[in-house]
Amino acid sequence: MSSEFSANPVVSLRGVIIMQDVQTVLDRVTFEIEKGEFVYLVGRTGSGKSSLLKTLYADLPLAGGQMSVVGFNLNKLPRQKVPFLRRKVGIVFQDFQLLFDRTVAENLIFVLKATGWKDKKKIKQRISEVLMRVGLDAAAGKMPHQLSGGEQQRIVIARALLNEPLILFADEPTGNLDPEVTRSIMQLFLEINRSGTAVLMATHNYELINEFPKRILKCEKGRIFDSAKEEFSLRNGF
Ligand SMILES: Nc1ncnc2c1ncn2[C@@H]1O[C@H](COP(=O)(O)OP(=O)(O)OP(=O)(O)O)[C@@H](O)[C@H]1O
Repeated sequence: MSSEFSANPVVSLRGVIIMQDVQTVLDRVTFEIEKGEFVYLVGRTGSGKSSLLKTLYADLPLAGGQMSVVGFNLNKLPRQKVPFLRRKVGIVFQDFQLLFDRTVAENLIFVLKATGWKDKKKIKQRISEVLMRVGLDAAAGKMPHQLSGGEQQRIVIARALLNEPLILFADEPTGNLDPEVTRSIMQLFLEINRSGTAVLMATHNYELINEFPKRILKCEKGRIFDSAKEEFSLRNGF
C-alpha cells in the first residue's frame, strides 16, 4: 500500500467518476477522510458538491473508480445493503425534512424503528441522549413547527446521530439560517467532531471557513482540489 493512503480511512476514493445522466460532473477524484477528521466541501453552484455527497451515501450510483465508505465497497454494493451503509453515516440537508405531522420524539422513533430498534426502553433512552447532545432535551414532545429554524436543524442533527455514525455528511446545513444561528450550528458540528465523528460539510459560507479553518476539498471544472495536498486561494475559487 502506498504511504499516501491510511490503513483504515472512513472514506476512500480513487479515480472516482461521478455522473448525472450523461454529464460527467467530477472526474478522477482521489482523496481519503480519516476517522474524526473535519473537512469542508466547497465550489461554485453546479460544481458537483451535492453529487459527490449523494454518491458517498449511495444515492447516486458510482460511475467509475474505487470508493469505500465506512467499510462498504460502493463498487459492488447490492441495493439491499444500502440501509446498512446509511446506518453508519449521518446525513444532514439544508431543508430540514422533518415530518411535520408528528412530534420531535416521533420523528426520531420513526428512524430508529426503520433501522431495526425494537426495545422501547432503549429507544426512549437513545432519544433522550441525542436530544441532550444537541441541547434540546426539552423538545421531545414538541411539534416541529413549534421550533425555530435553528432548533429544527438541531433536531435533524440529533436524528443523524441516532445510530452513532462514523461520519456526518452535511449539505449546506446552515444555508437557511441567520449568521448567529449558523455559528451555533457550526459549534455543534465541531463539538460532535471533537468527540470523534468525522464531518464532511458542503458550504458556501466563507466566513465560517475563515473563522474555523479546516481541510478543504474544492470542486472546480470537474476536478477536486485538496487543501491537504496543495495550497489554493478561496477568493477566486467560488
Ligand atoms: N438529478 C439530476 N439530473 C441531472 N443532472 C443533475 C441532477 N442533479 C444535478 N445535476 C447536474 O449536475 C451538476 C452538479 O450539480 P450538483 O447539484 O452536484 O452541484 P452543487 O455543487 O451541489 O451545486 P449547489 O452549490 O448549487 O448545490 C450540475 O450541472 C447539475 O445541473
